[in-house]
This record gives sequence, structure tokens and C-alpha cells, in this order.
Amino acid sequence: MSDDGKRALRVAVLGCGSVGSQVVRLLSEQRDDLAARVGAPVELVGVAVRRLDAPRDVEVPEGLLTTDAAGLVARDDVDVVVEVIGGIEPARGLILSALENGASVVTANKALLAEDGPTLFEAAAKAERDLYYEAAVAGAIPILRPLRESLAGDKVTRVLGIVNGTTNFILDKMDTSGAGFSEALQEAQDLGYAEADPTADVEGFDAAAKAAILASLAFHSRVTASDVHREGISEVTAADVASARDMGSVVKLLAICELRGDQVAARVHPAMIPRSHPLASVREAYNAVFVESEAAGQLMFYGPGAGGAPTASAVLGDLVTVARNRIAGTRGAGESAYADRAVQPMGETRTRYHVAIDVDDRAGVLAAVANAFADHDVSIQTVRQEGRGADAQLVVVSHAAPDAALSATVAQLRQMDIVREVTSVMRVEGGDE
Ligand SMILES: NC(=O)c1ccc[n+]([C@@H]2O[C@H](COP(=O)([O-])OP(=O)(O)OC[C@H]3O[C@@H](n4cnc5c(N)ncnc54)[C@H](O)[C@@H]3O)[C@@H](O)[C@H]2O)c1
Ligand SMILES: N[C@@H](CCO)C(=O)O
Ligand code: NA
Repeated sequence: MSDDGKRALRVAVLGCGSVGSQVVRLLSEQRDDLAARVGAPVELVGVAVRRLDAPRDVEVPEGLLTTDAAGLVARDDVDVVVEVIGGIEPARGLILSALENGASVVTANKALLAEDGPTLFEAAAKAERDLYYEAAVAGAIPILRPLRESLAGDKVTRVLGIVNGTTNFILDKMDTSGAGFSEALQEAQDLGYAEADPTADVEGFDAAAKAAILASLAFHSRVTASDVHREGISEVTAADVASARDMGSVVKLLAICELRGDQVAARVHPAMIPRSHPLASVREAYNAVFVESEAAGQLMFYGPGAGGAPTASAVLGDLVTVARNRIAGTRGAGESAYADRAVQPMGETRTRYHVAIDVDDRAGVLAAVANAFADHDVSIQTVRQEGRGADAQLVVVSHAAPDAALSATVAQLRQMDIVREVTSVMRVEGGDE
């Protein structure tokens, strides 16, 4: 019981790293406001860490630190468990036991949700408890709650997201300074945006996990990370970025989730988007999610997608919601996967390509290149020639066609005698098909 006689809402935090330390700080600094908003005091009862003596960015009140995360979630006086350890295990086991023990759970763990979300959702439904995870996609940006609640009466048809700050920072540097990928990556590492092992960000794993979560919510279906076609940015060259610039476009790593008939398509890859598209204005390490729905039309959600404090903001928002639900004796919306849609294979997904080719400037070359597209039933939208003689370059932008037909076209072009080199191949998004 608290001073005013109201039963306090008891919170355990698992992990006290970048996000966890900011959650602990906000719980203390905003104590009075949180109590007023929830309708009862919010009391931190334990913080599970790996090492008691590790340096951390927040002073944890005496006696609350423990290395026994399993023991903390097994306590019967914990109302809400905040999981900010990350990774698959022990996070999954801890979340499952927290739910079994009757606690509601708030997590920022995109990797776990994308790999094994259904197990967690089923456990939450069985325990009749909340499982909230706004921080898992695009950090502080409210995007999961809008999909889950605000747009629940609409029909979302497409979600296009810049959901990885590290890769957006690298591509933005390449665009503004003409740097190559390695140089831009090095700068991102020097500034602390990219990790020493940048694989999860640079190869698109982080964005693919977020795409799976977005597609599941947007289309009321189960989509896991393994359903998402994934390509990273390590092969994006200064020539690709320059070619985009010449077209009035910019290269972005996009998470693209689409409703295609009865199927869903989810993919992550670099793509050129016109500079006039709202996502083109997303610079540095910012994130944004562009949503298209039948009734609302186009919406864009923009802001910081990472960082301890911004991510903790989303965690605390969820915490207040699940705390209010506990007090009201109710739950928020659970998993909504009634639509049960199949995932469209990437080869069948309709995409558009931009292809830049070094050719000789002589009669018949353009016709031969056009024939290669026609051989695969791919319609051409625009062709531009730059340079003359031995320096001629053709830039072809296709209409939408199955991705397999487009990649077969590029393979054929690479085999042709008149093609000296295919210098840039990039998908095109955000314009007319
Ligand atoms: N940092 C961000 O910008 C950001 C943004 C969005 C989502 N997230 C997600 O938030 C979660 C946490 O990320 P982070 O950046 O704070 O990571 P972090 O590595 O800074 O913190 C994780 C902490 O958990 C601790 N830990 C590991 N095993 C533990 C155990 N068994 N018991 C107790 N503590 C343990 C680690 O010692 C570490 O201090 C991850 O799921 C991540 O994907 C982070
Ligand atoms: N590493 C991620 C942040 C956490 O999701 C990014 O660069 O956006
Ligand atoms: Na978010």
C-alpha cells in the first residue's frame, strides 16, 4: 500500500543497459506524474542485471539490483515485467514465466517478437495478460499502437518504412558527401551510430524483424522474420547513389509490407525513391513509417527510432497503458491474426527496377537492350542515354513486373556482347507503377 492507501503497481525491469537504465531513470523522475496518470503509484521493485558491479547510466535504489532475473519474474508481487535484455534467450523464457505468473509484459525485443511472436501472444492470451511492444519498431515513434488501435477500423494496404537509423545515416552520408559505403560506415561507427559488428543493421536483419512485426499488425496475419525477403546495403555503391541523384531520387533501405490480393508481401532492400516522396526527407539516423490505407489515405510517422531515452519513452507509454488496464481489471487488444494470409514469394512480388548499363553508342544497341526486357515480358517506363561513343550509358526504368522477371532480365543483360557493364541495379519505390 502507498501513503494514500492505493495499492501500488509493482514493476520489475529486466536488463539495465541503454534502454533499461533510461526506463529506471524515468520511473524515478516522473514518479508523481506516472502515479497521477495511472491512478496508483508505480513502484520499481527490482532490476535484473548481469553483473551487480557493472557501471551503468543510472543509480538504482539500494537493494533493488539482482542477478537473478528468473527469481524476480517468479515473485508473486510483480504486476508488470519490462524486458529490455534483448535477444532470444533468456528473454523468451523470462517473458513466458512472467505471463504464467500473472504479470503483464512490456518489451522492446524486436528480434524475439519477429522470430517467435506467436508463442508470446498465445501465452499472453492464455494468461489473460497484456503484452505490449511499441519500442520494438522505430523506437520512440508511435507506430504499433496506431496500427493496432487507431487504424483498426480502416484497411491498411501498404507500409513503407525507414526503420533502421544506422543504415539511414550511412546512405544519407553517401548521398550528401559522395562517400562510398565503407567510408560512410566508418563514420557511423566513429559517431557511435553503428556497432563494431554492424551486420544486424547493415545486412538488414534488424529492419527485417521490424518488417515482420509491422506486416503482422497491418494485415492481421502472422509474418515472421523468415518470411521477409532481406537484402542489406553493403553492396550499395557510390555509383548507385549518383545514379539515383541523376534521376532526382535517393537510395533508402526500406521495409516494405504490402497487401497483394489474398497474400502479404514483406521485404527489406535498398531502393530508389523520388526526392519528392515524404520518406526522402528522412535524414541522418531518423526513422519514419509511411502508411497507406483505404480510408485514411497516406499517413507518415516520423522521429527518433533508437537511443536509450527515446526508446524508454515508448516503453513507459506501454507501461502506463498496461498499468491502467491492470487497475481497471481489463486487457488491451491481443494478437489479431484472424486473416491468416499466405506470404507471397519475392520472385512473384511486383517491383520496378532501375538499371544503368555501359554500352557502345551505335545502331541497334537500344533495340537489343529493349528486347532483353521484352523477352521477360517486362515493360519499360523510361530510357535515358548519357554520354556518346564508348562512354555511352543507358539508364532504363521498368514498369512493375514480377521480381523474378526483372532479375532474369538483368542476368541476360550481363551476358550480352553489346553490354560492357551493368553499373547499377536498384529497385524503385514510391512512384507510379
Ligand atoms: N538501444 C536502442 O536504441 C533500442 C531501440 C529499440 C529497441 N531496442 C531493444 O531494447 C532491448 C535492449 O536494448 P539495449 O540497447 O538497452 O541493449 P543493451 O545491451 O544496452 O542492454 C541490455 C542489458 O541486458 C543485460 N543482460 C543480459 N543478459 C541479462 C540477464 N540474463 N539478466 C539481466 N540482465 C541481462 C546486459 O548486461 C545489458 O546491460 C533490445 O531488445 C533492443 O533490440 C533498443
Ligand atoms: N540498431 C537500430 C536501433 C535499434 O532498433 C538502428 O540502427 O536503428
Ligand atoms: Na515505436
